[in-house]
Amino acid sequence: MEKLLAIGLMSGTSLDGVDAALIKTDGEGHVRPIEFVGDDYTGDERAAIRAAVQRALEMERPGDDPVIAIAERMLTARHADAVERLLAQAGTAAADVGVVGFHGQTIAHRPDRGWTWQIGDGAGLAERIGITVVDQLRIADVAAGGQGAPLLPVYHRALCAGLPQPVAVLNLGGVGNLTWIGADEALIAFDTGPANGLVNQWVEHQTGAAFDAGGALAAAGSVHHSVLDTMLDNPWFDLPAPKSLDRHDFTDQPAMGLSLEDGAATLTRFTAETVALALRLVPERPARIIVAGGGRHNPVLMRMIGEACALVPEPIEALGWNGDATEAEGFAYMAVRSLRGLPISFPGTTGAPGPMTGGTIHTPTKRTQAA
Ligand SMILES: Nc1ncnc2c1ncn2[C@@H]1O[C@H](COP(=O)(O)OP(=O)(O)OP(=O)(O)O)[C@@H](O)[C@H]1O
Ligand SMILES: CC(=O)N[C@H]1[C@@H]2OC[C@@H](O2)[C@@H](O)[C@@H]1O[C@H](C)C(=O)O
Repeated sequence: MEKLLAIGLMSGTSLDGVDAALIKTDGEGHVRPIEFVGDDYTGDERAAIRAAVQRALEMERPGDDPVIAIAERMLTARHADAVERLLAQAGTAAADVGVVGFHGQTIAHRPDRGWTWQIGDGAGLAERIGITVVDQLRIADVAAGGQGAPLLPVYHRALCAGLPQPVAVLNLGGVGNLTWIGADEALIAFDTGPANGLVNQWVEHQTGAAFDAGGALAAAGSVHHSVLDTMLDNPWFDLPAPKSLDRHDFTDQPAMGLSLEDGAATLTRFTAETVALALRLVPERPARIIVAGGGRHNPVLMRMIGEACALVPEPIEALGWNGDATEAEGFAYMAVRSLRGLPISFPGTTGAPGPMTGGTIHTPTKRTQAA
């Protein structure tokens, strides 16, 4: 299959910013990362997204809302800026890029109600950057009865090609998800629970900082086992895959009353234990657990995962990939698969009734001319 230059754009559940990655891929076994940029949101931009999330969580189903429209305009512009910065940094012309995979911002995820909601104006983005955009990658899957998430397992499998199986890839974002790759490339994937989301919320509420940098607060605190046990005593963890979460399905409420440090330690340990619980749901214990996403920068979380799982988690850099870029690169890969009609979700990853492609293609009216 021909290889394309593709850009992937991700704005994740932790609302930290826009990640943009340029890769060359055939959407199958070939992946070559070229460039990556991460642009942080300002406090005002994050507040605008939070306001949109708040509205969306109160709505029965996706619909028009002025607060959400404001956030969507801002997000689309920030994604266009990120594409321009990425192309300038790579020294690549827009005309040479085959497609952009635009995840958008999840503001609410309700597969139980038959919908998931990612905002971002794909058609507007295509016009502004002059490149074909693929967005709404989760919608077809949910409409067919799938969870609509996680979508990146097929990309994780490409990154782990050649490794002894079974092997697992763990994404530690605002929400966590695990991909298990068994013999004959079998895929099982599901969300594990909140990853950094609750600790972020805890720390931000008490200190104003966006997260527990380096796990310093957690390292200075003690785990309160009664709080931890209460949080883990949740039937959701026993549910088999497929399953997925909205960022707000869990709260830090049980930790209220603990000191800042003890709360951070307890919530961090909670995240680690959810990974151990997830490993009970896969058919065979993986030989390695490869970690992508921002949580791998937190040494306390990584240590606690090692203790809870009795398996040392390895940052995805151990395989030669950049774990900060994995999601953005993954959506570039997804866009190429979408253009080619290849499946992006599977019965074992989202509960789709069969392997399914997905995504909406927006072709700009004025395609930038190739150089
Ligand atoms: N140096 C660090 N120390 C501790 N935690 C960190 C560090 N760097 C990043 N993180 C954590 O990683 C988070 C960002 O991770 P990431 O960008 O993978 O999330 P996301 O893509 O927004 O989420 P999702 O995968 O759920 O969509 C931060 O909010 C923070 O909690
Ligand atoms: C609905 C939604 O945006 N889900 C995200 C979120 O962030 C992590 C986890 O929850 C995962 O299910 C998914 O993202 C990754 C990139 C995925 O689809 O593979």
